[in-house]
Amino acid sequence: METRIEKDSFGPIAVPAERLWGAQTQRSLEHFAISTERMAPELVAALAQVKRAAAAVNRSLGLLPADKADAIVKAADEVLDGRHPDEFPLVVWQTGSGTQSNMNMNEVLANRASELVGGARGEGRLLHPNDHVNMGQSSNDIFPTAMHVAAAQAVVQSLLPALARLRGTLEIKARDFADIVKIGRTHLQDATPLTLGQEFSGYVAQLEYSEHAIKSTLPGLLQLAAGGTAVGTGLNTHPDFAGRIAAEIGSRTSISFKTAPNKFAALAGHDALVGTHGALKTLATALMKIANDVRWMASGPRSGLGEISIPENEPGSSIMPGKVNPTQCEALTMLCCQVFGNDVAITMGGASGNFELNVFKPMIIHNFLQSARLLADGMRSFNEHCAHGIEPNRERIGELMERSLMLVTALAPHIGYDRAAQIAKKAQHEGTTLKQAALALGFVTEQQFQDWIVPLDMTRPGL
Ligand SMILES: O=C(O)C[C@H](O)C(=O)O
Repeated sequence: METRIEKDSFGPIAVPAERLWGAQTQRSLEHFAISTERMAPELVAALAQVKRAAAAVNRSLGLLPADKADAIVKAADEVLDGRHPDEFPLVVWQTGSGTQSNMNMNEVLANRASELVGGARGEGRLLHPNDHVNMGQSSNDIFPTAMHVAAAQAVVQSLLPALARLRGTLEIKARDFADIVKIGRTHLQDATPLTLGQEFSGYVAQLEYSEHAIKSTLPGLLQLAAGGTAVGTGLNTHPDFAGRIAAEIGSRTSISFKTAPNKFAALAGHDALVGTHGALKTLATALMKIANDVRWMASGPRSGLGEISIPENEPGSSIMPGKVNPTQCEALTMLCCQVFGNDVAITMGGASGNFELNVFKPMIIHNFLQSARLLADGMRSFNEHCAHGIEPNRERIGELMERSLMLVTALAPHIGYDRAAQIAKKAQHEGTTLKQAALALGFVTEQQFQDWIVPLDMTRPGL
């Protein structure tokens, strides 16, 4: 492999000639050959966006010559356009500040910007990774800035729209199923009736709650650390840099980012990411419940509950011919478990800052973005391939409802709890209907039974 020599404060090191990265990226590759998890593409893109904004702001402040700033902006645009996907090879499990990924971006942009203004890549380059690309910045404020930008974009542009679409589908189902009376279940045992529409309205409300919870955490996510530099004081940066870079990133992303009012907290804690992820975890708990209900209600087709049908998308079994499984529910519940695990990791990372810096940054953002991606894709897949196609099996629902002993609850206000319980137990032990047991015990007349046990009336408040 052809190489060139790049240098940093540790001295020379050979780098593949075809690569734009420099000495510090190369050292990271050699010292952190740990597992397969690479810095997320969303984070790399956010970092390029932040570097682009920094160059533009430093130019506007008269700190960076226009030709150099413009070259950095162009190089960053190339990264944002996906033209250098192989230049960001570093793994998550590196320095906890993300310094090596920050330097990876600085090195790539310096080399590429140099080429764009007619210079070389490598030691003869016309732009310096630290002096020009990293001007007025530290990994300690820039990496968390990129974390917030990537996280906010993932939540606002991908996750919330997917959530709204799934909620919309379930809302339509709730309306369509409004007149279907079915048996309720508590403790996995028969309970009093409700409508299938009421059951689905519960799912809609759970999703609404999560949506509200996620949105309520967004103000924290929109605060950026940039301008704090090494420990939050803003040493080596222009006093206007912080406000201007937040505005610049905001105008480029159409998300109203603001400079964090307290840079010490922005570097040393990641409470906003912990908070938003907590809301993502809440969403995962709701999705898990919904997906579990759907697969239970769809269980069968002959020996299960069979109250609803879900789309049959693919063969379920390699050995059992004709078997079809609730695979979308399985994918969704699995990814919810991953989100729960990510929440524990993010909580531990967020709680572990020391003095002026939190050094769990790459792990926190890796897990956060994975959760956001899993939930957005998972909801889209579940919506398109399962929720949309849910159909009620009215006959089966009616049959299970008629057989239910808990319809007896409607008699309790008329004949008392103890007599109603006697009817239910007699019917269960003797294998008869409720009506037969009630008449045999002489607690009600046939007419009273008919008047008082009306399943539809039992789906709303009333005596
Ligand atoms: O990389 C930096 O800018 C700072 C580094 O994370 C440090 O605090 O040692």
